[in-house]
Amino acid sequence: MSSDPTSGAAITVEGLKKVFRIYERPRDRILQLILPGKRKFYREFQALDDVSFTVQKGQAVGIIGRNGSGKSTLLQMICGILHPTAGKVSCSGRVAALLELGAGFNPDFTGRENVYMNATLLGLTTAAVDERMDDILAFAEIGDFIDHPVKTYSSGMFVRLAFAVMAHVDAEILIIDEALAVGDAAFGQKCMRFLRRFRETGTILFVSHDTAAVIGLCDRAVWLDRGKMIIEGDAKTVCEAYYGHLFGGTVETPPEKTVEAITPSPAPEGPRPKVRAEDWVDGRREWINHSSLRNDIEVFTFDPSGTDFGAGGAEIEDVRLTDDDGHPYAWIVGGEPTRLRVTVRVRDELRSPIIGFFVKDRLGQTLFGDNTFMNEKKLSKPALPGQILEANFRFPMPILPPGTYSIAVAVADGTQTDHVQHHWLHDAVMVKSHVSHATAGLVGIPMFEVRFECHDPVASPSSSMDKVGIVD
Ligand SMILES: Nc1ncnc2c1ncn2[C@@H]1O[C@H](COP(=O)(O)OP(=O)(O)OP(=O)(O)O)[C@@H](O)[C@H]1O
Repeated sequence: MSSDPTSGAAITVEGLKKVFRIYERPRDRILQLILPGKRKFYREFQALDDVSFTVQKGQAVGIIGRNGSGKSTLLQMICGILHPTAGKVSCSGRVAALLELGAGFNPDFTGRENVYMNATLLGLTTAAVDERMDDILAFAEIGDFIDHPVKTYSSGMFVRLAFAVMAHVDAEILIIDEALAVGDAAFGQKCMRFLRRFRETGTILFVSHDTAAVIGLCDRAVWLDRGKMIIEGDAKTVCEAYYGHLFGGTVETPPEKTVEAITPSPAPEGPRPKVRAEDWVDGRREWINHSSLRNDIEVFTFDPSGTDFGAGGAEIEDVRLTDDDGHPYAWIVGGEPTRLRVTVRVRDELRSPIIGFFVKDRLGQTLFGDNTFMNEKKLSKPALPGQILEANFRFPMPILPPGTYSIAVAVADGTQTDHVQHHWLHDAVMVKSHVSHATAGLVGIPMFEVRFECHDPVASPSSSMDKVGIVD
């Protein structure tokens, strides 16, 4: 009976150790060669110390740790680029790796020649590369540069081409070192979409400093610190422990909360207080916006040429972020009321059109989004060919941690749960947050009020309360 190819270990790392020899002066290296055994002309540095873990087939595992913790050394040994001082590594399956910019590329060859060289090294025949070349070029999106020597490439172009090759060689195991961070946001999202699809069947080992990226992509994670494995386990638990450690706290793994263990709080009695959207402002807005922490968000114009799909019964013609008077924003300050206007041209009759949007971070994680389904359910108006649909969403822009974000927009026909997508446009509008007081978390939300008080335990609360700082 043959064994199931999707079960068993894809990567096994056992007792892995790497000791580098560090020579203070170049001549010490020569002295060591000519006078072996006399004395040591080097000092030893242990970059990896007794690391063991297994990646099962079909798993995505993240490797996290501070700079110099041994992540790259580990990946290089898994890929056979470095030899371990002790221990064993074994991989079962075809491996493609993105470890270092430009690695495996000949700088004097053109991009196209490098595609042939790399893809054939990874096991494709020349005929198979010929067949896939158009897809590789479409993925890389580097245009005519494909026929220029790669020594003229920017680092972003290198990543695009290297990733495109890796995505088309039928690898079973992908090993990726941070390289995604070098590309721009739209390409980073394309890579993440590819990785999410790939992980449905393949195995991924992904090194990153970015715990959000690891939690978003990986099932499990390994935390390395000064060459030692601190813990290995469920990605969220390991990343939270690592994060806690980075900020100096002691780390305890909380018991898992089950839904049954959560007691719902009773619904408040009486009518709810009315809050106008205009009141939803951060109580500290004035001084934050007059400080260097103002959340300045640059807005780029609509780009209809991004990756898209759909049945074609409607086409997204325009997407813009505007103020309340409809003037397009070039910059938004986080927390400000914002309108997102989506214009769609109807090509075939749509019985119940819905227009929606998603705001995503550079890793393609959806931060928030909404759609017109609730309105359309009430109106339930069909749209006829040639008509123009316009959806307007008005919301306070959240406070975005620095980084690049994209807005994906879609038009569909049907209900929220059962519909045909007619046009889905990734990266329709890009925005870039330059500065923010929200640096942790996916988004910051306006704090209507922040109170910080000091109570004296002996005196009565009203007389002893020392208001250290209040924002109303
Ligand atoms: N060839 C080498 N010779 C000597 N020391 C090395 C060598 N390669 C790496 N090191 C050292 O080994 C340690 C681990 O390096 P490694 O690059 O694996 O860390 P890392 O976790 O990938 O770091 P980063 O996140 O900064 O990329 C570092 O202290 C590094 O200086």
